[in-house]
Amino acid sequence: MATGRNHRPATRSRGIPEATVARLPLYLRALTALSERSVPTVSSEELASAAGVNSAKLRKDFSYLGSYGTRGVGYDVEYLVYQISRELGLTQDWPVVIVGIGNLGAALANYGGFASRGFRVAALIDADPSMTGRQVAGIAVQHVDDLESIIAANDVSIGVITTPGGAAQQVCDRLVAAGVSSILNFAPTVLSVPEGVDVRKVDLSIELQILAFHEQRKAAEDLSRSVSDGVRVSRARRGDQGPEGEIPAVMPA
Ligand SMILES: NC(=O)c1ccc[n+]([C@@H]2O[C@H](COP(=O)([O-])OP(=O)(O)OC[C@H]3O[C@@H](n4cnc5c(N)ncnc54)[C@H](O)[C@@H]3O)[C@@H](O)[C@H]2O)c1
Repeated sequence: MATGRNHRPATRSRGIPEATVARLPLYLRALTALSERSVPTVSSEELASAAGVNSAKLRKDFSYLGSYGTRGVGYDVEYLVYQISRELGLTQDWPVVIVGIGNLGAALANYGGFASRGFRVAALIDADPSMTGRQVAGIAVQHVDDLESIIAANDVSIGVITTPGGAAQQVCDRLVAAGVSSILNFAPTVLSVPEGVDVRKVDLSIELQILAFHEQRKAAEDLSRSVSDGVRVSRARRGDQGPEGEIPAVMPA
């Protein structure tokens, strides 16, 4: 099986928009669930709803893959799984290194979902000498002093950083100098990298903040609705003729 940094996904060369690339994993997840249930075909509407995407957008996205479906039948599930996997570069093996094997790094190393999606945890690296040689997820942790030779030996092109924030930039610099060209950063640090290196930052607290924003908006809407209902009920009891559905201004609590 092909491995390593010389094998980039096809998406770049064909100029598929980044927004489409970002939705491909959503389609793939929905399609994989259909495939597991042995569903042979799916309509764009069904798939769009399963992936949480608008169906016109889905059809446009699939047109970049050269996949148009069959009128009245829909899309062939297995073929789409193959097409999207190929587009994302998942039909080949991607060796991944995780640097910083504390709570998060160990949890990621133990996550079985990477392997089934084409990502093989090739090495685990930590700066703590007491960690060296310790087995995590069946892999012996290696010392950060050997980072460069570990990257070379495993032909790694994707690095995951789960060190404390203060160490992340230095780890990133070493990974890049050793030939890693894609980084998934969990540390609370904005990394600077040279051109040609891709960084994706994962920050669960930002996701929670976005959910908090939506929760707050829903609570304000509920409050506004219940006040409006209350006004209508009391008007009806008094026999008032106020305009139907009028909603009084509500100040947030
Ligand atoms: N993005 C998120 O949503 C999210 C969620 C949780 C934690 N985090 C971040 O992930 C990181 C790890 O969190 P944790 O709870 O696993 O911390 P942890 O302290 O349990 O683990 C950090 C590990 O990194 C190692 N380390 C330190 N410096 C290093 C270096 N220079 N090279 C290699 N290894 C080094 C330490 O020895 C330790 O084993 C932190 O930066 C934390 O803020 C992010």
